[in-house]
Amino acid sequence: MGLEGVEPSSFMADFLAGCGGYAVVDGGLATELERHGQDLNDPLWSAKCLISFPQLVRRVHLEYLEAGANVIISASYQATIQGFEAKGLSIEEAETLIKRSVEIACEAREIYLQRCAKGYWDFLDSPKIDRHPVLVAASVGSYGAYLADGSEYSGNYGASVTLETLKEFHRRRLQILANSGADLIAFETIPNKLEAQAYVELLEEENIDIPAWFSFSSNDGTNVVSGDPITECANIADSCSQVVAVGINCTPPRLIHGLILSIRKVTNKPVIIYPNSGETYNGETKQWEKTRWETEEDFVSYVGKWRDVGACLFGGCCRTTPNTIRAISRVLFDKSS
Ligand code: MET
Ligand SMILES: [Zn+2]
Repeated sequence: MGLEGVEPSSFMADFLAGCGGYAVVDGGLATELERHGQDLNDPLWSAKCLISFPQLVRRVHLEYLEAGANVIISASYQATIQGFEAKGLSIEEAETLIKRSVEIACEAREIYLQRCAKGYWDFLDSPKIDRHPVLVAASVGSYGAYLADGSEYSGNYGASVTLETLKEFHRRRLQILANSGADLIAFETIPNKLEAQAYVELLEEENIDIPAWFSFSSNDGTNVVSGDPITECANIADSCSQVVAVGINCTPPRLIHGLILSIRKVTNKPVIIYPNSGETYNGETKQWEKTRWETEEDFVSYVGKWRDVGACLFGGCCRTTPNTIRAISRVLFDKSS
């Protein structure tokens, strides 16, 4: 099947060509901040570091760039005006922090590209010197991620939450992120159709002039977490001309193959996938638990198969690390593989 039938926008076509045909997305941001000692057990999650330790956020972006990422995703996933206000910050301070999340990623890119220009990475074993394009994607997490009550992974917001509720919740942050210097918006871990529809309407109503990707999460391989079929969700994304890639994130690797096939039935837009490590999150203990059936080696061994059924952008989500990204980059670009 390969890339037959895939019709990228000119933005995405230019970017993918510059990267060598496929692009590498970064890995888990929160995971890596935790590995560096941060306690993110907080309603703001990774966005907490925007207040307490912004230099570390920049360092983690840089680690992913060094590992081979062509796309880095800002720390704004759970950075919301409402969430910052609940911490006692003013609206102005909240808006500054949201913008800052993108600026930090842009700074990391600047440092990385300067080092590349100086041949700083010559000693690294990865043949990426000739594929430098780097995009900064501004992350938008779901309403459920802000609620931090588990609905991020159930997609069940209850009957009182309407399309209008979601649009009003997301509107101002989206405006800020669209004017922050980001190259595109990453709508991530979308749990249901309603939220995808809200994003489409906001992109149009607010005249957002940068592209976006829509990435859903699933725990059964056929539907997104709410139970809405992935085909219906991908259809909504397909209907929006600003959407330059559609895909799946924060989903176990073993489910990805079938999901790519389903998405490709309803859209010719490039498919992006950045699964989690396959461990499962226990909401009660707030811990990730290892599963018997998936290891990092399994993840990496899937990458070629995902490419063969037409995925174009590959990265990792929660519990993946720069090592995962390095391994993905090798699978995609090692001439020997
Ligand atoms: N980009 C976000 C992160 O890695 C996605 C989180 S999915 C729950 O922190
Ligand atoms: Zn994730």
